[in-house]
Amino acid sequence: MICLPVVEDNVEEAIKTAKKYLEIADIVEFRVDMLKEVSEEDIAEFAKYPSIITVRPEWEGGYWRGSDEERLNLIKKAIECNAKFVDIELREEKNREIVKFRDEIGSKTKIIISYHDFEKTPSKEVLDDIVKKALSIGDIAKFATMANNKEDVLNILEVINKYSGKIIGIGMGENGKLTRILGVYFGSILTFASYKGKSSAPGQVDIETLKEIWKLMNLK
Ligand SMILES: O=C1C[C@@](O)(C(=O)O)C[C@@H](O)[C@@H]1O
Repeated sequence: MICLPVVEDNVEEAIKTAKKYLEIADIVEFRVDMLKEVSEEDIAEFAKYPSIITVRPEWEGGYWRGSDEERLNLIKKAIECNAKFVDIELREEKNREIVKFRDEIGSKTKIIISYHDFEKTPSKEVLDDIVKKALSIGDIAKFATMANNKEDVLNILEVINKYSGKIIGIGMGENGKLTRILGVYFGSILTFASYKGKSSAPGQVDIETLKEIWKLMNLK
């Protein structure tokens, strides 16, 4: 699956972009933290599309400037509206509460527990512990770490392979591109791509280029 992140700063453009992206991608990610303004009604609209709803806090590399309470309420609204996925950080102390809320209301939303490191990729052992902990809380473990060398790439692909089908694993940066191309082959549920230079993280491969490579390698 290929996910295109929607990085617009207003809801009207975000929905327009999502519709355009869904003509070429399997799913979109609404980066709600990048919107100047957002309401629960907007979240209800986003949830109608095959999407990941993400409200990334500044302490995890995002742009959310509202309160924690508001942030978690928006995520809960997405869950109430049966969004396909929501993304909550492993470092979010209330992540278990959010999963409990989903279970209590019987929502169909799948919960991604995510971990980011914009400087480095931890050792394979540490990555494995992160994934294990994330899977003990939510439905899908996601990590996006800066890949600085070949060993990082190999470790990322090995951890993806070990947790195939329950993981989204990403190496960020130029060195990480191989993980964005091969990750799905090793069992990552999806990969994030860019669209005509629009991206939400370093190293995202343009979606048309990615599709060409996958076609060449019979990966899709
Ligand atoms: O966590 C991730 C992965 C990502 O950081 C990437 O490296 O493609 C892009 C983010 O938008 C998304 O929420």
